[in-house]
Amino acid sequence: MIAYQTPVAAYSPPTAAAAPTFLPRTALAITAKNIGMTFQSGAERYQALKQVDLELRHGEMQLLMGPSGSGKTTLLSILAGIMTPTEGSVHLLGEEITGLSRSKLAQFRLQNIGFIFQGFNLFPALTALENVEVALHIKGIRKHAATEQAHVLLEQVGLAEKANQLPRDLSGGQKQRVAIARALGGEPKLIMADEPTAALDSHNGYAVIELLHRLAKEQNRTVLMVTHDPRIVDFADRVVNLEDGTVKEKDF
Ligand SMILES: Nc1ncnc2c1ncn2[C@@H]1O[C@H](COP(=O)(O)OP(=O)(O)OP(=O)(O)O)[C@@H](O)[C@H]1O
Repeated sequence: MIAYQTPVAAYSPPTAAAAPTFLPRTALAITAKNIGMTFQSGAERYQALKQVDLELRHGEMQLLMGPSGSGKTTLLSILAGIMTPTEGSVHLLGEEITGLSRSKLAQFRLQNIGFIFQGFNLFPALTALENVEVALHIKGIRKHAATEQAHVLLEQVGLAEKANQLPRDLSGGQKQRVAIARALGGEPKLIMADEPTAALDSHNGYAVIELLHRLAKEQNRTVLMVTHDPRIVDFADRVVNLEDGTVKEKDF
């Protein structure tokens, strides 16, 4: 049950063409209301985000786009509970995460969010299978169960036959698919990705986008992604464009 009270209809209109949304609260996987983020370093203050509102339904794929420095990664970090905003509230899966203690947040992230990064972040000395297994171990899944699940996850991303390869023997797209398999360990409902296709050529980038889209639509996972990649727009349910820390337009 999402507790925040401000009606969705209070949003400023996104674009002339876009219809206002009146989503039932129970359908929302992510809600961010009036997010502000001011960084302070000594006497210097920098407002990276101002009055950002955003919401995603379960099974939606949403993009955060905008020029460099517009606040995309900061917003993703706040929505993932990695960074605490200086203003506003974030609800994930019906729970308000702003205000949770550090350890509760870490636990929430571990149980509910799969992360995917531009640079894959695989352990170079571990095979594809072992890379996925390690993530499962961290989530409390051990030994034989972890090995079995890692095989299933690699199969899901189309890499069953690469289970025993080291990252150096995989293409960029295959590495990213291992990273996606790893992110899916423990069945998180939310997937958050920071420029997952930036390091990939067009063929591999397309395969990764298609996979993430399939995970949203077939497995009802909610995918939020920072990207500069225009190829992804056609796959997305919504695009939020940030400019100077504010939402410039939303496509529905
Ligand atoms: N820890 C920090 N301290 C001070 N300023 C920061 C900090 N983190 C981010 N910023 C500033 O906030 C603004 C937004 O940064 P952010 O990384 O969110 O942008 P971005 O849209 O993701 O950019 P890019 O597309 O280049 O990755 C930038 O001006 C950045 O310099």
